[in-house]
Amino acid sequence: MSKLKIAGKELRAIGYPEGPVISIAMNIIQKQYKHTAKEEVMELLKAVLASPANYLDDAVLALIAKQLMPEEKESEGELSLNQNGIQFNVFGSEHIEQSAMHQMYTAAKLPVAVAGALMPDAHHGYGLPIGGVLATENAVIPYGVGVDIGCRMCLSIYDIDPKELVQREAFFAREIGEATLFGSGAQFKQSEEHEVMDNELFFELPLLKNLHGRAWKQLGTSGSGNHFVEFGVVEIAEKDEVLGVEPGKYVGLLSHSGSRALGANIANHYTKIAISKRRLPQDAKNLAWLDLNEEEGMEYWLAMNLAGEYASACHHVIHNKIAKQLGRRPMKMVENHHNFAWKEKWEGREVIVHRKGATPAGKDVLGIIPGSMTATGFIVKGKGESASVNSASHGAGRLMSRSRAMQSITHNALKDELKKHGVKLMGGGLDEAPFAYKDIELVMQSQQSLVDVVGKFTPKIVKMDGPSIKPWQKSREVEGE
Ligand SMILES: Nc1nc2c(ncn2[C@@H]2O[C@H](COP(=O)(O)O)[C@@H](O)[C@H]2O)c(=O)[nH]1
Ligand SMILES: [Mn+2]
Ligand SMILES: [Mn+2]
Repeated sequence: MSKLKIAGKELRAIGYPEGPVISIAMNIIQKQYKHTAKEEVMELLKAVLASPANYLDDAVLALIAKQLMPEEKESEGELSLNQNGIQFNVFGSEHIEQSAMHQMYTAAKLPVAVAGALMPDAHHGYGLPIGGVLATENAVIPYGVGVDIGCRMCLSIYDIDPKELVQREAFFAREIGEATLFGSGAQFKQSEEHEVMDNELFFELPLLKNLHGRAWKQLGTSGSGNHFVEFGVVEIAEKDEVLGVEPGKYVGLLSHSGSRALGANIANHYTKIAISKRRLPQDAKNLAWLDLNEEEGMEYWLAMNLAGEYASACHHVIHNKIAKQLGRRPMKMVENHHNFAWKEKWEGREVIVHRKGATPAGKDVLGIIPGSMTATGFIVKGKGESASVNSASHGAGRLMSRSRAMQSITHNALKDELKKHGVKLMGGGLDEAPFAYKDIELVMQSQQSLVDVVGKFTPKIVKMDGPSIKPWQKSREVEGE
């Protein structure tokens, strides 16, 4: 039991702190509160609340906050949130951190909110949590889509015996190595060809005009964080009519990436506009929306859709290069965005469904839910469950922050895990180790009512960027990867 004294009162934090962020926060508060500006302490507490390594009990944090923070007064012209908010369904609440839950409660109070759901892989994000689904009426929230607009999964299934992945490992590893380029600012010297670069919108919107050159050079690159390109084993136990692949074992090529600098610039540009237009209370600031009847809302909608097409083109450039090298076409491709907004019908209403780190799971819609670099992931078919607003998780979700992973996972443990699963890893760091993710099997159990499993994918040769943070660097959370 640890004790925390604030403003002369003793608060008890039972069973923790364990996480480094909390320990540091508690130390600073305990030792320095008397000499520290209240604002600084508040910033610190907010960081603690926002951290995925947040182990402090909510009640304690609320008490601390109450001691330090005067009741927030509504500033002039500020829009107020609904007091109660819409109800939303939480799938697998036992896997979900409190701060993500808080973010969803805030989103549910937006005046434009119609329906919502929290997926079992949810964790803290900017504005809407990652794994958050929010349906709105005629409004789009740029940070409800996420910074990496159109982040998606793309799987090519080849009629190749997966034994070849072992027998010709060096060949397959070389193919991935030559067809991909990782790194946050990565760009090709020689731009790839794709019709998306001729889209007229690039030349009509000043923002996009300025982004066209860089976007072209980044076409077909993968970026950083947990974006990956990997070969693995696809296993189909029973033929599914929608997937249409005969039972058997095949070679699969799975990629995960988004819209690179193009999407990030669009997201940040329109978020700033949304924030300036809707003056929301501080905790809801990043949920500022654009009205789809307003010029900026329409512009964002078009730009977001272009970023989605661009993200898809990035995957296709990679998959086409590899198909060429393999000298054959895939039997089947399955792909889906998991950071995007769609115009859909929900319970008879026309709504805008934001899925930020969530897989579309309308009736018979195919999608990919990966596990980790060693865990088997899933090809799924949506059940069209209205309680989840036709959505499912987009992965296992992070179990710990990158900084905590760097501090608590060892290189030897990662090496042993890769060996145990027969996985060859090119790049990657401890912050991306399988132990940093939740157990995908448990996550899948929490969403049996949302999707049917129609196939499995087990990674064997994995390529990703180098470590996102070095052990001696400060933490860097990568939003909406
Ligand atoms: N097959 C692999 N899956 C992985 C790997 N690293 C992470 N993951 C899973 O992907 C999702 C993607 O989450 P996002 O929020 O960044 O889009 C994540 O939750 C993991 O389950 C990997 O190397 N290979
Ligand atoms: Mn991404
Ligand atoms: Mn992603």
